[in-house]
Amino acid sequence: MKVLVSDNLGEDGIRMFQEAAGIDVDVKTGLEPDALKEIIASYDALVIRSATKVTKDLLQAASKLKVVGRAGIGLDNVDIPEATQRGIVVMNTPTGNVITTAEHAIAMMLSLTRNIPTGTASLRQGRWEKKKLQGREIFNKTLGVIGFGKIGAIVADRARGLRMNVIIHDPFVTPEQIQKAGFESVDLDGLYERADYITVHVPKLKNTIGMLNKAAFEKMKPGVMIVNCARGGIVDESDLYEALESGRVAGAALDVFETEPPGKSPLVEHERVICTPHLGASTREAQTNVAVAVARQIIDFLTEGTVVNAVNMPSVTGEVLEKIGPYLTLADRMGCLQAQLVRGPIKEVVIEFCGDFKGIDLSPVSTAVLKGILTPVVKDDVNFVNAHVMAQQRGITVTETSSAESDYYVNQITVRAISTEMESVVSGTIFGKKDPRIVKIDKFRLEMIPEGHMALIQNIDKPGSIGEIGTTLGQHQINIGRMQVGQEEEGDRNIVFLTTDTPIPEDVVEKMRQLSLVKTVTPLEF
Ligand SMILES: NC(=O)c1ccc[n+]([C@@H]2O[C@H](COP(=O)([O-])OP(=O)(O)OC[C@H]3O[C@@H](n4cnc5c(N)ncnc54)[C@H](O)[C@@H]3O)[C@@H](O)[C@H]2O)c1
Ligand SMILES: O=C(O)[C@H](O)COP(=O)(O)O
Repeated sequence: MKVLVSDNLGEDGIRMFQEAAGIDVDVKTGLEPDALKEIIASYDALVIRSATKVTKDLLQAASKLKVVGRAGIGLDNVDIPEATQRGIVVMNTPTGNVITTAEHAIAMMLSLTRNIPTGTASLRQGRWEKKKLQGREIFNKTLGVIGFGKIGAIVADRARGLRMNVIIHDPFVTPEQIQKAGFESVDLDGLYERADYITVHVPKLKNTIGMLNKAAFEKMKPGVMIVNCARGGIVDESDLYEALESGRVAGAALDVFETEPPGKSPLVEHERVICTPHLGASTREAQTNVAVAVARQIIDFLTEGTVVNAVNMPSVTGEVLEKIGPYLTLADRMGCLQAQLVRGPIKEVVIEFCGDFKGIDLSPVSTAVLKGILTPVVKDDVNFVNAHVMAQQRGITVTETSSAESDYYVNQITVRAISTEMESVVSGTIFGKKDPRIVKIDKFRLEMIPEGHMALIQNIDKPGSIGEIGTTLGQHQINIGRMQVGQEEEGDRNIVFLTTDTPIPEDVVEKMRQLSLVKTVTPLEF
């Protein structure tokens, strides 16, 4: 078995590969995409961090590749659907660097508030600027933490130790859980209004890109300081620059950038900005943790077939996987749909298996539902191994039922998701041998293919209603690839599912919401 390490990996991990029986390891870092493509066909495993781009093009050339292992968390650089399509397992190491990253956020906040990098640069230039570089204490100041996951929770805890008042915003963690951890749960506007320092610890998702933008800065306390050690783009860089210039934001500490490396940018050059080159996870300890974890996972996979921390496969044999594969995809998509339909934190999930599931192990299918529900919230952190634990940590109770009867199809899976605000019911089945279909949403029957960029529209069932939707999209050059109409079992409403070639921009969604026969529009991504 041949392993290629294409990004910098801690020595302990490399040594584990070298010492593993039956495994040959090559370390070739910094390769250009074409050079990597030329050699990839001879490798069974690829070990990466964030530099190597595992694109469709690369995967097409990787004829022997069985596994991609990420020493760290983020998988933005891996085409996961393409890897899944090719049966390549994608693994990460979700916990090895969280303490280190949280410590970096605290270090950045302290360095910023006490002008440490500016002081160093000024001294090096022979200046002694005590007055200009006067800082601010953090004692008794309010820290707003956005995202109370693994890293956000550690940051909150460390800041409490520094005697800060910590307030938390995370709409997917119940206020009770935040209170149980000893913190105050607040809404986003409340956090903006009160925080002297704001640190973001959310994944980069459709709805977190540009989360800290012009509108958000305007709601913040004048003189607030911003820390981003999560992902570039969560803080809008040009809006941040303007907010620094206007004085609304007093300083910013950035470890991550919209484009990495960011090159010469006015933001990086700004005198009240301090920066590090994505060093959040770069400590000896964290790099040892993730290198050892990824090496162990890959060696076990190559030698014993054990799958740990895979984001795209459960831990089952190839034979079982062949049978349950279509149901895993269906369950994952149903969970993902529920996560996008339900308002408020989900507290309860009920999974009902109805009809004939002979020969199918249903427990990975339930796991796939939970993974689907959590993916839009925590992205690469959830996998087939930790989905149940993560759901439990978030206070989500999971119940499974099964019955031999199914009302419409040979077999059908129904997922009920109950939040603090609503209940949503989605049913699905497999058409033919492997095609997932959503066949019911609440009271609407339909046959919808859950893939790509979609929009769910509720409208009044009258002539012209579908026409006005098509016209609005056409006016904005958005092509409808597929359209499905579902009818309410009783009542005068339709639901329409559109699959579009490109995502529908927010302003077009808003225009559709204003149409006379349209009730609601929910953009969906699969
Ligand atoms: N700088 C680095 O080197 C580095 C290292 C590791 C992780 N990271 C990044 O740090 C971030 C956090 O990582 P983690 O391991 O704590 O992730 P996590 O999945 O454990 O936690 C993320 C939290 O964000 C919450 N969330 C999702 N959407 C939200 C929203 N709209 N508003 C508020 N909260 C929301 C989720 O509920 C979850 O609790 C990720 O972006 C990760 O990629 C950066
Ligand atoms: O996602 C991660 O684990 C961090 O962002 C670290 O990325 P790196 O391994 O490229 O430093």
